[in-house]
Amino acid sequence: MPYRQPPPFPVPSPPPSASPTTQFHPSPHHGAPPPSRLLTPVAGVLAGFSFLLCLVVFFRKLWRKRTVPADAKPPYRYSYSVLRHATSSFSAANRLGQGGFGSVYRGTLKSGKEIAVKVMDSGSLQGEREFQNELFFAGRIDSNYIVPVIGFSSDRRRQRMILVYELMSNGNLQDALLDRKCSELMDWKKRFEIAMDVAKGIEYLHSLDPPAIHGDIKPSNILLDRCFSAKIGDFGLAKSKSEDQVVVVVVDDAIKMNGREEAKKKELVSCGGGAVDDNASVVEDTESVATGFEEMSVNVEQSPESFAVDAVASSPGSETFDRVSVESVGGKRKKNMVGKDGWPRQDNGAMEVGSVKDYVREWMGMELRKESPNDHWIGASSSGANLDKLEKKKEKSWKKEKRRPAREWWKEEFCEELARKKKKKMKRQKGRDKDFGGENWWPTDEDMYVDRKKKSKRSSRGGSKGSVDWWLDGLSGELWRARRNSHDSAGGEIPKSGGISSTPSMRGTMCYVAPEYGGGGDVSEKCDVYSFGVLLLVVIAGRRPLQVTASPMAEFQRANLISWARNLARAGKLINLVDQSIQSLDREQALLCIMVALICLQKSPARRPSMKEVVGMLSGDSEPPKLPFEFSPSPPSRFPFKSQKKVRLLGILLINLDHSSTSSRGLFKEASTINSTDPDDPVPVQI
Ligand SMILES: Nc1ncnc2c1ncn2[C@@H]1O[C@H](COP(=O)(O)OP(=O)(O)OP(=O)(O)O)[C@@H](O)[C@H]1O
Repeated sequence: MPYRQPPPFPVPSPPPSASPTTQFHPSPHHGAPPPSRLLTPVAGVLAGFSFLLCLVVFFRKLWRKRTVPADAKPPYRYSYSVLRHATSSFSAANRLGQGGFGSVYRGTLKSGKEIAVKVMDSGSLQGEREFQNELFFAGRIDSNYIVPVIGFSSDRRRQRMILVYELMSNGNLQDALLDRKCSELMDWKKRFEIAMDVAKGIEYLHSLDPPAIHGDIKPSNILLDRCFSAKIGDFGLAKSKSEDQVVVVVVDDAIKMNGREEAKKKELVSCGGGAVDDNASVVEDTESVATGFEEMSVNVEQSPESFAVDAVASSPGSETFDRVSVESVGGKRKKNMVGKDGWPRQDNGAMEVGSVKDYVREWMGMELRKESPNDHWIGASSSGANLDKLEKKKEKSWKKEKRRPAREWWKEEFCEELARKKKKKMKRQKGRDKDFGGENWWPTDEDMYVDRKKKSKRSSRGGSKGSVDWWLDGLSGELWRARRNSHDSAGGEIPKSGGISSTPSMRGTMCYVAPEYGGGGDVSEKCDVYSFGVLLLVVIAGRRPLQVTASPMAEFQRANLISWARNLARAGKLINLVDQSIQSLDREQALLCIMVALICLQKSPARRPSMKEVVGMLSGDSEPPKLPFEFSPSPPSRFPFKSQKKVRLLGILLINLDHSSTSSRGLFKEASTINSTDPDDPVPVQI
């Protein structure tokens, strides 16, 4: 039987894909990928993400650089938190001072730069205006004689408006010279340098195109740096000469925060083509968004008033543009807030308006009460009841006086003058003591008149005004008293002794404001010239323009610095005006300064020199000033016959009173020409 070989055992062929390793050494991680396989994609993703991030940062920087104008300069925008941090949360210990519309704090930025931070009062129209004004002028001004505004912060929703200045470590001139009496300022050379610095600063402002008018030149607005060099600050009331429109402009952060839709609802403003550009600036130090430092350059070439409503002209499509919104461009809503002269009107009752005369009288009374609590030099003899009566009577007559129109005022003054002589005689006969009213004593017109008459024997040119006006020379205009007083007190009270010079007002500060400006006249560079004249006298005399020192009635002759200087000029004793505590005095230079001041203080703006001329005279580059004829020591008598003067005055009064078309202002002018003690007034025609 044949052997049949069994068929071969079928060997399963290995699957083509299976490797021997897999086949015989199965992996312990069976079913999961090995770590090396995981790392690769994660690394890839990370690398991609980093690359993208780098790209974003790179393009962001590149884009920023491209949009930054090469000549970008302050003011920069700061975030609120940066400023809060810099000032230790606006702590009282860091408070440098209080202005009419906000407090100023000392601060230090992360970079170590020292700053002064002014936090404007919220909700005040005038505060808003001042804020905007400061920023506008900061964009135009670049001078060593002006306090640099380096930045700002604003948040409209929270009504926050903050200005950042370079810190002037020696504070303001008023404080340093009159209160702290810094020894550095007792040197004549330093005082003269300060006067020159201020003059040059104003000259610079007037040389701009269009000229800038500061409008509030006074010692508290002159700040002193580390070396006591003077710089002009506070442009809240400044104006560009060409301004003819008034709008209220506020930097509006809300637009950015609330997105495009809301932004479109707002009116946008172009600022000289550049707009207020959030991102278009170079930061002085590289604090980034993360540090809270935002950058901004306000490229403002036009005044806020002349900002045309140029909707969407400032690239509204750009995400990063911040804007300036106009709240009222001739709109009805706020029309009534803007005066004819371009200044906003009373703001929520924050301002009081009244005549300078009333205000000064009020202040004088306070001063006198302070100086003479026991009336030791007044010779009071009245009983308490009498005093009350007298006081009430005075109050009544004052209220009446305020209501009276100007023409009635003059008529009554004239009649009073005639009556006074009679009374004087009667008083002498009775041999009565003057009744000044004890604790509530007040110098009546009559008392002042009698006193003046006595003096007029000594000085034949004492003037003929029959009231307290005789020493109110140089103080004129309407006074706007703010709710708060910058240095002296809160609540619109009368300032501390001598503090009358610091009354914030919407038209400058009393004693410093030019007569035509305070009275609602045209604003011009000559207003600054006048204010500089007062400041110059203050710097030389080392005292306030209106100041009563502890001495009797005769001291009133010197109470008004301006009229005292005029009288000294007539008497040929100008040097008496110079502060006794000045060391190393240059007499010639001091006399030159006083003469320059006097010609700046002429009532007629046209007769005042320009600031360029003032700088020329002070520096000795041009001819020294010639005082007006009226200041010569022995001018001819104005009125040969007193009675004729009165006849003429009466004639003019009657003519004017009958002439219905004559305005009270015109009448005032004409009457004052006849009845004036002011050397700047035109010399009346003699009859
Ligand atoms: N850059 C600054 N450096 C140092 N101190 C400053 C600076 N700016 C202002 N001050 C201080 O703060 C005070 C208040 O300043 P602000 O400009 O608000 O008011 P003002 O000019 O004194 O008063 P007003 O509002 O009546 O004009 C100044 O008097 C000054 O002492």
